[in-house]
Amino acid sequence: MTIQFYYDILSQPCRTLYLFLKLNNLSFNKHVINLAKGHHRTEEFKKINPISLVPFIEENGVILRESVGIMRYLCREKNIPDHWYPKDHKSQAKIDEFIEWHHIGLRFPLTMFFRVCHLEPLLTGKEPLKSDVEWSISGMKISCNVMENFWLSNDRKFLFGDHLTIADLLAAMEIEQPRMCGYDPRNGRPKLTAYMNNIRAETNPYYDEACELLNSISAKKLSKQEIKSNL
Ligand SMILES: N[C@@H](CCC(=O)N[C@@H](CS)C(=O)NCC(=O)O)C(=O)O
Repeated sequence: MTIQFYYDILSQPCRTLYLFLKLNNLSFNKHVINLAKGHHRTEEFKKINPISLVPFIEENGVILRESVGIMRYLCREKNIPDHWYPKDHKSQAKIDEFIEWHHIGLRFPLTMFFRVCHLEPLLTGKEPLKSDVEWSISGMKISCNVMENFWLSNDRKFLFGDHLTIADLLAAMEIEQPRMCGYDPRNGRPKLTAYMNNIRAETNPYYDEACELLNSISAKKLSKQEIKSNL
């Protein structure tokens, strides 16, 4: 059965899920929801997803939200290689440990930076407060340093060894996001740089496909108005 996949490729959990579906050769129909244009707030969209968030999937009458829950579900339901989310309880517990940290430890600060410095100025036309900018930059840097100095301190290819897990996709897609507003977490962080290179090499061409729009926004150093029209 084909999965119905609702997503916006500029959203971190959507890119994560896009990569996961592609890497596992799961067939899906694309339903692109442009968040910047408010497609998720339309009555039509709310009928299928009242909480107005992406990503979500529908398959065979099962509707699921939350990227982590969706990937765990697909690992149980489909013929997915074990390394993504191993059945062994201890290996799974280590992945879960990272994922629980990632929600508040990585996603929250990096998303706050993105919102404060990029999204809200675009949507409201107002410059952010200097104190908010400083707060969001400082939170983001602390979080990136925890990746560099703690999670990646053992110099493995990926977070949990030589094989990718769902945790790596979640981490990488969050770490890419601040580039859209001029901050690349790789800079000055050699372990993080090597880690991101490893993930990209292992998952291409899908990695570059997932990041294509993000890359073009980041590279062009577009004006705010131009960025808005690209969203
Ligand atoms: N925890 C959710 C996060 C979902 C989420 O926050 N989606 C954002 C895009 S990254 C969204 O749909 N935002 C729309 C809005 O806030 O109006 C997941 O991992 O799937």
